[in-house]
Amino acid sequence: MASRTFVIKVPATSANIGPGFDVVGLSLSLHLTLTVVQPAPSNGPYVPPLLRYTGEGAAEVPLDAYKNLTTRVALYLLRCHDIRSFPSGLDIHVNNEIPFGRGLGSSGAAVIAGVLLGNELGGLKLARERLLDFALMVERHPDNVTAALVGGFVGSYLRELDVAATEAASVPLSEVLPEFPPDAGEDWGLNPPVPPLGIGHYVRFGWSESIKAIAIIPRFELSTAKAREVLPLQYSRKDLVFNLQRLAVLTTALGQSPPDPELIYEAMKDRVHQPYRKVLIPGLPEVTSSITPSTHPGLLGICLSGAATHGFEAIAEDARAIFKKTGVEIDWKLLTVVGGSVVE
Ligand SMILES: Nc1ncnc2c1ncn2[C@@H]1O[C@H](COP(=O)(O)OP(=O)(O)O)[C@@H](O)[C@H]1O
Ligand SMILES: N[C@@H](CCOP(=O)(O)O)C(=O)O
Repeated sequence: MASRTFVIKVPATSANIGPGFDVVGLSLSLHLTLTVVQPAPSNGPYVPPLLRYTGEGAAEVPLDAYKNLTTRVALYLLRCHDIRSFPSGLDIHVNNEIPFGRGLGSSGAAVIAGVLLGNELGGLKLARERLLDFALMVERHPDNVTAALVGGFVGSYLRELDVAATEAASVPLSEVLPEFPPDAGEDWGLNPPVPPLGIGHYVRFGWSESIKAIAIIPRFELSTAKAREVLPLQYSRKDLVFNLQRLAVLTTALGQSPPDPELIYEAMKDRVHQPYRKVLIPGLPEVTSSITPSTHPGLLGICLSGAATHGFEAIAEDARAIFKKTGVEIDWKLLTVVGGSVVE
């Protein structure tokens, strides 16, 4: 096999879109891009992968391929297919536009980049559905990884697995992606848990081309793990029905042209995660309640992320002013909905 270069491009995502907690996701126009040079096989000594990184997170991301999330996921895929290590002399340059820990799916993108990398390096030719199974063994809610993989406005569910498959899919993450000690040698992390077939299933909804996303990005990181810790384990029937009613309307309403601001604004309300997360994001309740389609023409809806057809700057700057009163500085970006991951 001759030396080859390939590029993996994975979009950012916004998950939930208000009421669709752990269900819906949207792929957005910021990308994690890997440029990979895989040299022709040679009989020389084994050369470990060289990982270089630019862009968001460059100062904090591990550059050891056995510690970096993307390459660890790739190695997980390879080892599930009896390939023990990365090919010799691999050169991976990562350029990342997705800020870490700001609800734009940086970890989901890193995981999808990892499954696509493993698939390419191993020549595995796995179908997209199977790649999703591997991603779901790592990132266990389907909303952001599915949108990052397939692109667009996507709804997904995790299939109810039989007992054995449930056990196989629930092994601790430390067994799926072991922390490789520096002197682990070749035997560490072999025989990893292979994902059951068909864990996640999805459908793509329509998305009206006139709708853009205003991503309001606080200048502090909030890990998904922390944002999940504050959520209750049980909900009242009233709150559950509140979200189901809105989600059912929202999935179609965002595909209609022209979009109906009154319908969408109400359909983006949520009682499952945002009310509990407001303690972690000061200013959120005021932003979601005081910026409305009547105060800000063009606005369609606002959630932890927001959507509009026009009037973007006024919406974002007013959100900035409200957050500032609570001591939170923000940046904002106008993003479009883009296609899913590509390997070229
Ligand atoms: N491109 C990347 N390469 C390696 N690790 C990454 C990458 N992107 C994200 N991560 C890891 O994921 C963490 C953020 O994940 P998370 O808390 O789920 O936030 P987000 O909402 O951005 O996905 C980062 O702190 C980092 O450890
Ligand atoms: N549904 C999840 C989505 C987390 O997405 P991320 O982009 O923050 O990783 C949740 O709300 O916890």
